[in-house]
Order: sequence, then structure tokens, then C-alpha cells
Amino acid sequence: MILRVEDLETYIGEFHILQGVSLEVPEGKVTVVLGRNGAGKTTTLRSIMGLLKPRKGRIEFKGERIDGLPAHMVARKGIGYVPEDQAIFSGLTVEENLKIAMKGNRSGELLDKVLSIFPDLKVAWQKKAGSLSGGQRQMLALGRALVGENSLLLIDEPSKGLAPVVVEKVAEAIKEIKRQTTVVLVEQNFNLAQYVGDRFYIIDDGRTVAQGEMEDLVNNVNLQQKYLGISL
Ligand SMILES: Nc1ncnc2c1ncn2[C@@H]1O[C@H](COP(=O)(O)OP(=O)(O)OP(=O)(O)O)[C@@H](O)[C@H]1O
Repeated sequence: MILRVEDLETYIGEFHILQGVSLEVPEGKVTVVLGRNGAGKTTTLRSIMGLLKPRKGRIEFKGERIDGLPAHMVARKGIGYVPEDQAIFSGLTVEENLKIAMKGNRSGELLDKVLSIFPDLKVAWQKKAGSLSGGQRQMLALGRALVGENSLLLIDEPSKGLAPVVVEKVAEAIKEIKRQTTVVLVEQNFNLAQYVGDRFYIIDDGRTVAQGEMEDLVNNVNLQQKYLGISL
């Protein structure tokens, strides 16, 4: 397991938001985190990333404890985070956004790979990120996390606000990303989750309530109705 999260408890102010989240993330796979609005999915990613400090529990990355470390240290260990609101620099070009994210890596090999996954970015190379479409901005956010040579990516709802045809592109991109990097994906779009996911976790009311192979969830209508509000 590249990442283990055990019985995590996180407060936001006085609110006890996470009350026991556990995850085991196998290397080279996409682990999807599902759950209703407000269940605690984003809070889980932010806690792993060191943006929120958990009050209890432990987080191990490659066998080493990372809970309590500040976010820049967690990032340095090789965990990339693509938040819902896409951390990109609107005033900079696509090229500048990617080159900043490359840190010390100058080989260009990773950049070539990223541009082959996202050919749209090559076309928009000299455009300001702020002038891109929603789909292109999402691809730039994913591209930035990828060129940063991370061994784990935490991706929060990449399909949010995108048209179905663009969601398909994002899905294909995540399949490609999986060939290079382990992924933890928070996603409300069940079709996308099903298409790219290998394993799943369901979080409800700040707790892990179910886990398993994605295929088992696809076949378990009861579980889908109980926690995801999917009615068939
Ligand atoms: N700054 C905050 N202050 C108080 N409560 C917060 C704050 N941020 C989040 N919460 C609460 O924490 C709970 C979990 O939020 P979180 O964003 O982790 O949920 P989520 O599962 O990612 O849902 P969504 O899909 O709506 O983003 C929610 O009830 C939310 O209202």
C-alpha cells in the first residue's frame, strides 16, 4: 500500500467533521472515494495533504508517517493535489503554468508525456490559463500535478461543472494518468468513477462505511441507494 489512512479524525473549528476515516491505497491503481455532499471527502483529501491538521489517527505514505506535516512537506514527499477549484495561475500561459510545476525536473520527458495525454494544452500553449475553457483548465490542473513527478495524486471532483463530452476526455486522461501514478479520486459522477476506478471507498457522515472492488459496488444496488442516492 502506498498510502494508509487509519481512523482519521479532523475538526474544522469546533465541528467534528471526520470521525473515523480509514483508507488503504494500492500502488498503480485508482481508488475512488464516494459519498453524499458534505460526507467529508474533500476534508479527507485536505487532511492527507496537510492542509488540515487531523486531531486523531495516522497517515502513512510509503511506510512513513506524514500526519502533522505541513502541506509543503507533504508535497515534497511526492503527493500532488488537484483541488476542486483547480489550482492554476490564470494570469500565466499554459507553458508557464506547466514549467513552474516542473520543479527541478528539466528533462522534458514528463512534459512530452503530459502533452501527449492532453494535446489540447499543446494547442493552447501560449494562451493565458484564465482564457481557457473549463475542460482545458481542468486538464491544465491535472497536467501540472503530473509534471511535478508525484507518485500519488489526490484529485477532487474533476468532472464538476463540465459538459458530458468533456467529462469523457477527463476520464480518458485519468486512465492514462494511472499508467504513471497512483490516484485517489473523489468523484460524484458515478459513470466516471465506474469507468476509471479499481477500488472504492464510501464515506458517510465523516466515517468510512464501505470499501471494496469497484466492480462489486457496480453490482451492489443496495449500497448505491443507501449511501450515494443513486436510484435505478
Ligand atoms: N470551513 C468550514 N466550516 C464549517 N464546516 C465546514 C467547513 N468546510 C466544510 N465543512 C463541513 O464539513 C462537512 C464535510 O465537507 P466536505 O467538503 O469534506 O464534504 P464533501 O464530501 O467533499 O462534499 P462536497 O461534495 O459537497 O464537497 C460538510 O458538512 C461541510 O459543511
